[in-house]
Formats: sequence, C-alpha cells, structure tokens
Amino acid sequence: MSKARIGIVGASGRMGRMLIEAVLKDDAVVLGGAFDLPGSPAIGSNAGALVGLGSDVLVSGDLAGGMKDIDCLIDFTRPEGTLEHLEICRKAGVGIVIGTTGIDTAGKAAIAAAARDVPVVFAPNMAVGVNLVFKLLDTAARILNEGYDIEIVEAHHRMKVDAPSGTALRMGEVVASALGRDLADCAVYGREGVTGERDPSTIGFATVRGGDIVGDHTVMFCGLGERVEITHKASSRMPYALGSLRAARFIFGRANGLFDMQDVLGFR
Ligand SMILES: NC(=O)C1=CN([C@@H]2O[C@H](COP(=O)(O)OP(=O)(O)OC[C@H]3O[C@@H](n4cnc5c(N)ncnc54)[C@H](OP(=O)(O)O)[C@@H]3O)[C@@H](O)[C@H]2O)C=CC1
Ligand SMILES: O=C(O)C1=N[C@H](C(=O)O)C[C@H](O)C1
Repeated sequence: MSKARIGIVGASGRMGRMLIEAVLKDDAVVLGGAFDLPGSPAIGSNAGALVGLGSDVLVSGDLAGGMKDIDCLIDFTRPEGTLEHLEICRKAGVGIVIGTTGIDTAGKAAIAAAARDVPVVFAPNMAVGVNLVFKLLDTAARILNEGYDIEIVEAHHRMKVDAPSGTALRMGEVVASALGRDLADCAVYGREGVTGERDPSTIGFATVRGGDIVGDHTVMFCGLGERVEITHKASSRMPYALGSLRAARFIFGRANGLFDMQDVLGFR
C-alpha cells in the first residue's frame, strides 16, 4: 500500500511545527505539503527547517494548488481558516483531520455536510490519554449520578484564544450525556459576586490561562465527605500530533464520513 501524503496547514504554528516533526519522523507517511497564510513570514522556507529536520517541502501560501500533492490535510488553525480549508478539501476530494477548537454550531454543521463528500476526523483532543479520560468520565458520571457536584477546571498557556477549551467542553458533554442532561441547559461558565448556593443540576467550568501550560484538565465529582478527581496533564504537544497521524491514516482510503478520535482509537 502506498504511503499517505500528509499536508499540514498552519505549518508555523505551535501544532503545525509539532505535526511537521511527527510526519518527518514517521516512515509510514510522507510530508506532501506545508501551508500557511499568504503573507506569513514562513512562506518559502523549508518545512523541515522549521523543526530542525531535513525536508524537500517548502511552506506555501497556495493550499488549493497543493491539493494534488496530498491525500489528507491536518488542520490546527482558527475556526474561520478551518472552514475555508474544509471547502478546499471538499472540492479536491481530499480528507481532513481537524483539531481546531472554538468552532461554532454553524461551523460544526458545515463540517458534517462536507463529511458527506470527503472523510473527516474532527476532535477537540487527539491525545490517546484524553480520549481514555472521556471513557472514564462516562463511567464515573453514571456511578456518581446523585449527590455529587461536577466541576471542570482547565489550564492552558497564555496564547490560547478560546475558552473553555474544546476538551473541557467535550468533557462536559460526556458527563451531561451520561446523566441524561443537555450541557447547553446546565453549564455554568465561571462565577462572580453573590451567586447564591450551587444548583446541583449544573456543571461548572473554570478556566486558567498562564505561561506555557500545555494543557491540564480536571473533572471533579464533589460529594459530602469525599471527592473524586479525574485529571489529564499534557507536558508536550507530541501526543496531539501522534493522534492526528493516527487519524490521518484512519481516513486514508476512505471515501467519506464524519469521525472523531473515539472512532480512530476503536473506543466506541
Ligand atoms: N485537537 C487537539 O488535539 C488540539 C487542538 N488544538 C487547537 O488547534 C488550534 C491551533 O492551536 P496552536 O497551534 O496552539 O495555535 P497557533 O496560533 O500556534 O497556530 C495557528 C496557526 O494557524 C494559522 N492561522 C491563524 N489564523 C488562520 C486563518 N484564518 N487561516 C489560516 N491559518 C490561520 C497561524 O498563522 P499566523 O501565525 O500567521 O497567524 C498559525 O500558523 C487551536 O484551536 C487549538 O485549540 C491545539 C492542540 C491540540
Ligand atoms: O490550544 C491548545 O493548546 C489546546 N487546545 C485544545 C482544546 O481547546 O481543548 C486541546 C489541548 O488542550 C491544547
């Protein structure tokens, strides 16, 4: 079987560089293209050089023109960029792995529609450990389904632009669904002032931003006399990149469909 040719968009970003490194170190795939916004200082530079490795791929601002060289695009950028890249992939018949967070309801509908034409993996966290935590949370919420207040705390680096993190929101969705609730109806995003006593039906979120924290998530199930905390801490972005490569290989050769990392990892 031929090797999947991977394109990376947002090549000079934190995840873009990590993905280039992961692809160049993986013998099972090849780097077919690296793309950034036209006007980015990275345009024209050697993609491998961005991460101290050798490569014959130059960073390009022409994603549509580069489609012929790739089988799958990996996108960790911003919602507006991702939706443009999605359309370019759809027109070219190329699959896409989307890690971008902060995508709104209309954007999610556009992703689902595009997945009727091309294969898409869309997940707020590609790390295997976090996807295991989603399963643990489902179990914990079903068992601790009465008398436990649920609070989700996440911490990320000072450069992060969306809050709560996509992962924290998915954790909330998993817990709410296990309890038969709709997160939209029960989420409380931060508290201030005279809030009154806690409503037991709510799921609370708290966000920390600072320094170079890669990504910490804790879900607390707080009862009277005991507390269960389920925590994941990332100390490197490499697990996100390696998960993305698994996702790219998962959709390689598929015609279409919308998947997430639970599908890729066989956790369903
Ligand atoms: N699903 C997962 O496992 C993970 C998801 N993420 C998510 O990935 C996204 C990117 O994170 P990170 O790498 O830290 O961010 P960075 O800001 O470091 O990188 C973003 C990249 O996208 C480019 N970009 C910005 N806006 C656009 C646009 N409108 N169109 C095209 N390209 C654009 C940037 O270019 P320029 O610098 O020129 O602006 C940059 O190259 C975030 O949404 C984050 O939450 C992050 C880690 C893991
Ligand atoms: O922006 C980040 O860095 C991360 N974003 C993702 C999110 O919003 O959940 C995943 C990870 O936590 C890192």
